[in-house]
Amino acid sequence: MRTLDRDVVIIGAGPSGLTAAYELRKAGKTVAVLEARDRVGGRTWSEDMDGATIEIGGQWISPDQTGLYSLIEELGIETFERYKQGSSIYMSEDGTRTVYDGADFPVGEATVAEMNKLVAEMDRLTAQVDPDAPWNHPRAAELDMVSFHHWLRTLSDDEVACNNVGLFIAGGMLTKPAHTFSALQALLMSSSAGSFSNLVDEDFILDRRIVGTMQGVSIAVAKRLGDDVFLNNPVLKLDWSDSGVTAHGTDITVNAAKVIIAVPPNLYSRISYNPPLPRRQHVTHQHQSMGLVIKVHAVYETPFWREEGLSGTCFGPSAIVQELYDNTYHGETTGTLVGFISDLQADAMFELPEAERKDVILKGIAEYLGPKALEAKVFYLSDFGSEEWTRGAYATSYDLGGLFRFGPEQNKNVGPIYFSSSDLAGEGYQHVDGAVRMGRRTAARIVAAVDGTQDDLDYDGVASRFGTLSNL
Ligand SMILES: Cc1cc2nc3c(=O)[nH]c(=O)nc-3n(C[C@H](O)[C@H](O)[C@H](O)COP(=O)(O)OP(=O)(O)OC[C@H]3O[C@@H](n4cnc5c(N)ncnc54)[C@H](O)[C@@H]3O)c2cc1C
Repeated sequence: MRTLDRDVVIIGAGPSGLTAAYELRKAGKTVAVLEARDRVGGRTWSEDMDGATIEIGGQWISPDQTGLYSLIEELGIETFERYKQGSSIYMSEDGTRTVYDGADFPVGEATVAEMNKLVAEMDRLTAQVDPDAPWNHPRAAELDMVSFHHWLRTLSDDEVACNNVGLFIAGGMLTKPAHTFSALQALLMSSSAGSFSNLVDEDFILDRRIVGTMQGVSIAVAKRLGDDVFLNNPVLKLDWSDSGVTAHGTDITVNAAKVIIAVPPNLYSRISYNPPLPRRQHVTHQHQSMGLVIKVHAVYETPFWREEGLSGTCFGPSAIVQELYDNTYHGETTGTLVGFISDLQADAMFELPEAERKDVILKGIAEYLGPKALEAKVFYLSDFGSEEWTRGAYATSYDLGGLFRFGPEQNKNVGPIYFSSSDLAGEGYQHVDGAVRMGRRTAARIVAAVDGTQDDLDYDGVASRFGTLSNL
């Protein structure tokens, strides 16, 4: 067992913890990052599978994600555009397949009008919501009392329109059924992306990818931190007092003035706190839970759908694979599709034996793109729900009423204990951009606390406070 003395110990080497550590080092502080897994990157993770680059976790970046953009610029990392050319496919609830162009689902004029009405109402309210403090909206209590599912139906009696609009937040983002979270939580999700219209526009929200993969961003930051990152060191015990902390890893113990817990909130209770955290934190953390989504990859000899003028983008709000996209990595000649199977559909898939699951999913993809879709040479199913150090996907959200009641607590430090993750972000919530912004903001707060300077409450984490690489 080695014992280290540092200014700050960071628990978790995902994008948030690593960004925080990187900022602290640039600010002249000493750090140690303790990571449970045998790799960095957390919910960003990539593998080469039979010659195809597969991003198992987070991968896309949208134009508003300027915190992440500024970090990759600093690291000299580039992006490439997702393949978007060609027509899309929509699968209606009765299984009718329609090829279409443009932004509107081919669902009939009346339903399109209802969908546009719902989108306009979401946009109107979203513009009033501060993503950093959605609980301050004048109607926050009321909007947090009602499920997103029910709230949509108070605005429209068109069931197809409600299901289609609901999908963008429920299956598409929070990966929970729309009856399990509130309208306020849905508004936080859309305000974190600038508007609901941004969120429903796949060309915006899934705009570009990282050359070298999203996990490569964490790998690049970890490289800069060198010997300060310790893998295979889950922290299960934290001693703390007003004068500092001791974090106990497997073979490293770190004494520090401050700690950043940079793990998703559903895992806070894996750590045994001595003394226990205050009542408010104990209760708050029980109301933040992970969604569940299966990200499925199918790799083919060629991107055959492109020859038919198709983009590979497919939507089916009641289909097994609710969303499908061309996910061919830049420069590869094989064709890769990525599909998403969310919440209740994901439960159903995990009930099936493995071989049957593959069969059912490939048939689901073939319903959109024809029989060639059955001939995948690589089939890979991301299962973050089984990963001990994540336990779900993509991220956490509050249960009904939880955001208004507990949200104001989530970013408060408890003495020397600070929390940082994409789950706690306003802008960039649930995304790598939010993880980066939170990492920078938390580092800045700690530097102010340690140096006895004024904490800038308006700092948004978009640009680094402590210069570039040369400051390391
Ligand atoms: C399937 C999937 C697809 C996604 N798609 C996108 C996307 O396209 N674009 C996007 O921007 N975002 C996407 N996301 C979300 C994005 O990956 C996360 O928001 C981001 O990784 C969160 O970063 P983080 O550092 O806050 O947490 P994490 O990435 O979860 O990192 C936390 C780290 O803490 C470690 N840890 C946990 N407990 C302990 C402990 N007790 N001791 C030590 N270490 C511990 C974990 O191993 C992990 O490395 C996706 C996520 C998933 C799962």
